[in-house]
Amino acid sequence: MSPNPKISIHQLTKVFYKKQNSVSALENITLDIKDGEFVCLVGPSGCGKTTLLRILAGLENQSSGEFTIKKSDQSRPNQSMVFQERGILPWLTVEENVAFGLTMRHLPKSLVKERTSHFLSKVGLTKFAKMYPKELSGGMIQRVSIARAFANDPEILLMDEPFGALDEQNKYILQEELLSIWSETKKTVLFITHSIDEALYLSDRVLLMSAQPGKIINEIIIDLPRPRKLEDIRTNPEITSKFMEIWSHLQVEVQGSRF
Ligand SMILES: Nc1ncnc2c1ncn2[C@@H]1O[C@H](COP(=O)(O)OP(=O)(O)OP(=O)(O)O)[C@@H](O)[C@H]1O
Repeated sequence: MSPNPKISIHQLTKVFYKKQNSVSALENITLDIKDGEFVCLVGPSGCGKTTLLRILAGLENQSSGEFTIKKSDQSRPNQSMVFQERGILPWLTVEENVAFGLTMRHLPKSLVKERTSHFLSKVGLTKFAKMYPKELSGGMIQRVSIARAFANDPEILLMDEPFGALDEQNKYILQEELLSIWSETKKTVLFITHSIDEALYLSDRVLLMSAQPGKIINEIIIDLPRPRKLEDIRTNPEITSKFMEIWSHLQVEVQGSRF
């Protein structure tokens, strides 16, 4: 346990009830995440990853247990969430989407403009500021979501497979851009992925979850220096052995969840 965590989760449990049935989605999740840490959650399908993020985002109530997100500034939103899709508003332009959270908080126009154009430029979308989402590719839409999340300046960022629907090349470019913005802003990030390579490339720590009901059963520290290169993930023997460790864990859990 870290002495002064940004996110602290204590014995969090979630049971969904439907008529006579109940689904135990999360069981006794206890976890600390340090300020500025990048943590990836990896686990078999249905193990409760999205449920955990939705609880932290206040979109779902836990059945028992508690969590805290340490506030550094009362005016900041607690969190911004980035999803695989359906993240942005189709009737707003790119820049209006990025500015959305700031505008809703009635921040001074000059600040909104400055922050919006800073993050648009960070994700390479300055030229597309006046376009609407329907005129953009999938990769560009995810860039808008990322720019908006960081522009909002939340206490923490929750990312639910944000690159899951992208092709490999776009995925690599966006991962690189995400790391570059993260290293500048030092946000605390909790990131769900099914890709072991992605978890190894992005995170300081990978949390491995069990099949349903989701528990955290192991953690793997990724102490590769930053800035990282994707090639490092493929060539560093220590990282290769971490890949195998995560892979064998996933195989066991996925097999277990099929019966
Ligand atoms: N609103 C809900 N009502 C009932 N059951 C739900 C609800 N949301 C999630 N569940 C169940 O809780 C379990 C965990 O779901 P969750 O979406 O959190 O898993 P996940 O690990 O994110 O899965 P995936 O990797 O496939 O996205 C699943 O069995 C799911 O069916």
